[in-house]
Amino acid sequence: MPGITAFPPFPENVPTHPLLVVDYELVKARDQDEVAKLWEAATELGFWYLKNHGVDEEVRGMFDTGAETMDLSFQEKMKFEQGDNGFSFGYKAAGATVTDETGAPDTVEFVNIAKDDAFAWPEVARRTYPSTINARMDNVVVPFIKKSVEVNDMLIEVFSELLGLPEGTLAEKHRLGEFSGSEARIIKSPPRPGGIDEAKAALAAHTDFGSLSFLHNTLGGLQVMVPGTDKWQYVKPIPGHAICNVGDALTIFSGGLLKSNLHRVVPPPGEQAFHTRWSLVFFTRPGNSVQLRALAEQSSIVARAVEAAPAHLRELFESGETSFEWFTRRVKNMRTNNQKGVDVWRAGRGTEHRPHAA
Ligand SMILES: O=C(O)CCC(=O)C(=O)O
Ligand SMILES: [Fe+2]
Repeated sequence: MPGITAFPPFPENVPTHPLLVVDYELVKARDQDEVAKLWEAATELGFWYLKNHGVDEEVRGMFDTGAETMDLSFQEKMKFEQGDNGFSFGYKAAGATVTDETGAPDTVEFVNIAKDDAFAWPEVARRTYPSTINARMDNVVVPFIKKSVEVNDMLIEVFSELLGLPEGTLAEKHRLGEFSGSEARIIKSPPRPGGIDEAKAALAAHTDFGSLSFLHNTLGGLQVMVPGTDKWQYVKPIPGHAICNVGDALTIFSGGLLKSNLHRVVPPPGEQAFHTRWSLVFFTRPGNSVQLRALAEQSSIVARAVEAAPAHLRELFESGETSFEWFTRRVKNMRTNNQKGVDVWRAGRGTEHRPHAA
C-alpha cells in the first residue's frame, strides 16, 4: 500500500510554507473561530490543511486502487487514455501534457474518475475504466467520491454564506444532477533521485480549474507560490491532514476574494526523491452549463470585490465561458500533441498571471 510504506521524513532544510489548519467538524458546526480561520486561509493563500474530515480509510483504499491500476501494462492503460480533445476522464500517460511554454513534458501518470460515473455506477455515465478500478468501485471509489463531494460541498456552502450570497447560490452551481468536470485523480510520480534539475516541474505550475480541491499526499513535492513573492515553497504533508485549495471557478464567482493560487509538483525533497510519490485529489467543478462570472448582482460583498480586483481578473469575470468551455480549453491546451507554439499553452491558462512561472 503506497500510502503507508516507510519513507524518509520530509527534510527540515527546504523552504516550506506553513498552512492554517482547519477542523472540518468545527466548520460544519459553524464554530465562529474556525469559520474565520477558513475564510482567512481561503482569501489569503487559497490553501489550508483540513483535519477531522473522516475520509482516511477511503483514501487508503484509493491509493491501493491506484497502485493496482498503474501496475497494469502500458498497453492496457492506454485503452483508457483521455485523448487530445479536452476530455479529462481516464488515463494520462507521463509526458502527455507539457509543463511550460517551451514544451517540457510532465513526468507523472494519472487516472481521473468522473464523479458522474461514481454516482451512476454500475451504469456508465461518461466513460469506462480499467478492471482494477471497476473491481473497487463499490467498496472504495464510490464511497471516496461521495464523501469527498460531501466535504467540498459543505465548505462551498460556508463560502456561499460568507460571501453574502442568497441561500444555496453556490450549491445550485454544483448540482449533483448535472454533468460536470468533477473527478477523482490518482497520481503516480516515479522516483527522481539526484542529478535531476529540481527546479523542473513534474506537474506544471497551474491554478486548479474548478471550485475546490481536496488533496491527499504523503511525500513532499507540492509547492505553492505565496502571493506577493516569486519563490516556490514546499507544502509539507502532515499525516491525517488533507490539503484543500481554491480553484479558478470560486475565484471568479467571488470577484477575486477567494484565491486560486499557483502551485506545482516537483520531485520530493532530499532522500524522499528515491521513492515513488502518490497523491490523490478530488476536484469539485461547477456543472457544465454554469457560466463562470462574478456573482456581483447577488452580493454587495462580491460587487465591491469586483471593483477592487486587478484588470486581468476583471476581464476573466466577464469571459462568458461556461464551466465546460473553461475546463475543456484548459485541459486541451496542455496536451503535448496540441502544442503548436507558445500561443497554445498561453491560451490554456486560467487565473494565473505569471505566465513565466514554471
Ligand atoms: O500531487 C499533488 O500534491 C498536487 C496535484 C495537483 O496540484 C493537481 O493534480 O492539480
Ligand atoms: Fe493542482
